Order: sequence, then C-alpha cells, then structure tokens
Amino acid sequence: MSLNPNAPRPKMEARELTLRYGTKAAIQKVSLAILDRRVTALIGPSGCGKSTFLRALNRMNDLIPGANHTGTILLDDMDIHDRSVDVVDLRRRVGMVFQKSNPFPKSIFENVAYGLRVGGMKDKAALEQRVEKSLRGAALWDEVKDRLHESALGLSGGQQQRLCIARAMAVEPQVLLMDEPASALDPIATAKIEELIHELKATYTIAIVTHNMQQAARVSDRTAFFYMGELVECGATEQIFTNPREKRTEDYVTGKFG
Ligand SMILES: Nc1ncnc2c1ncn2[C@@H]1O[C@H](COP(=O)(O)OP(=O)(O)OP(=O)(O)O)[C@@H](O)[C@H]1O
Repeated sequence: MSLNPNAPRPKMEARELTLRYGTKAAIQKVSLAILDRRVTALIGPSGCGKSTFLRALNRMNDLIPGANHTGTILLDDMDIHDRSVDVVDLRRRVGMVFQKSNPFPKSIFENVAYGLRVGGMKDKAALEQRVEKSLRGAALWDEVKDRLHESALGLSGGQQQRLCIARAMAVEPQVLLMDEPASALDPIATAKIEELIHELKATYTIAIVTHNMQQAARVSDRTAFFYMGELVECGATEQIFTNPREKRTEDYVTGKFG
C-alpha cells in the first residue's frame, strides 16, 4: 500500500503470469503492474517474451492455437480471464497498435469509423465528430482533413501508423498497447509518434514494446526488463537506465548484449 495518495494506481496488473505456446513457456511467473496514465516500456533481447506479455494484456494470445496460461491479469479490479468477460469488450477497453501499420483498404474516414460502426454507431454527425476527435488526438487531422474520403493506402508509412493509432483511439479505450510502433518508420515519423505518445499519456495508460533503448528512455516513465521469459526488474525509467538493481539489466542497457 502506497503512503502517497497521489501515487498512480495500477491500471493493469499481471500476477504470477506464465504463458506457454504448447508446453514451452514464453514467460514465467511475471508479476508486473502497468500504472494508470503512465507509459511503461517493455525491453529485452529478442525472444525474451515482451510481445507475448503485451498480447496477453488484451488476450490476443487467445487467437494462437495451443497458447495457454496460468496466473492472473487484472484490469482495474476485473480478472480479464473471468467467464463473465466479453473479449470484444476487453479489446475495446485495451486497444492495440502493431509494429507494421495495417490500415484497411478503405478511406481514411472509414478506417477510423470502422470500430464505431461495428459497435453500432450509425448517426452520421456523431461518427464525423468522433473521427475528427480521433484524428486530432493522433496528430493527423491537419494532414488529412481535406482527403478523408481518399484511400488510407495513399498515406505515408508514418501517417498510416498515426491512422492506426487514431483507429485504436476511436473506440475510446483506456489502455493502449503498442508493439514496436515506430520500428518501421524513419527518424522524423518516429519523432512524431514519440511526441504523440507523450501527449496520449494524459488520457491513456500505455504499454510499449521497443527494441530501441533511446526510445524507451525518451518515452517511458517506467521500464520493465525481460530476459528469457522472466521479468528481471521494473522501475522508474531513469533508475533502470542509470542505476539498475540487477547485473543483467545493466549489461543489457549498456549494450553488452542484445
Ligand atoms: N505463435 C507462437 N507460437 C509458438 N511460439 C511462439 C509464438 N510466438 C512467440 N513464440 C515464442 O515465445 C518466445 C517469446 O516470443 P516473443 O515474441 O514474445 O518475444 P519478444 O521478446 O517479443 O521477441 P522479439 O523482440 O524478437 O519480437 C520465443 O521463444 C518465441 O519463439
């Protein structure tokens, strides 16, 4: 129990989470809190289980045949694996942005409106309002407002990724999961995404997987270091990068292995 009443509370929390593909554990007994309206970076060498952990947070691993888990994941006080949980509703509350932007072959407008239409929103004015709000939120509105009904596939890579962020935001999630959202982008588009993440954390709780150590240091408040399926340590980003408790963390953040 924290003594500071202003200390952020966990928005999501994994307790002793083990996730296997078949019989092989990809992550073992991971206990990690994702704090409300903070950015948590998940770092570690390839194959250490970062994406597996991220995908577990909105049960995307359910889609992989043979994936199974033990342990608990809470969203606020709700066990996300409880029988009463509707997975579609969970994924609306915990949205996801992938490494490679994946706009639908539809117009810019329809990409953002998609989840709203699926959710039953029919009113044209309401749809237009929410699409504009989401595009503004994703810092894309000014670039696309005059071409909303053109194909999303005509946008640049960086614009497509911001469109995917707008699409995720349109259904008003509480948590945004980002799996290397800038790894396919050039430095200018990457800087825009990083700036956006900085703005989004006023509203959203964000967990981001990144291979880029500088990016983790720039965008996150907290950093969790994974190694071979284990969570080695998690703490304030500055502490993890300047004064880690564990030797393995120090070796990784100083580039001794990777
Ligand atoms: N769909 C799958 N089926 C079987 N094994 C998988 C699957 N996805 C991941 N794995 C295995 O689980 C382990 C963790 O993978 P994961 O993708 O979570 O790691 P990662 O840290 O995100 O890696 P990277 O940084 O390379 O993306 C790896 O051994 C990987 O081979």
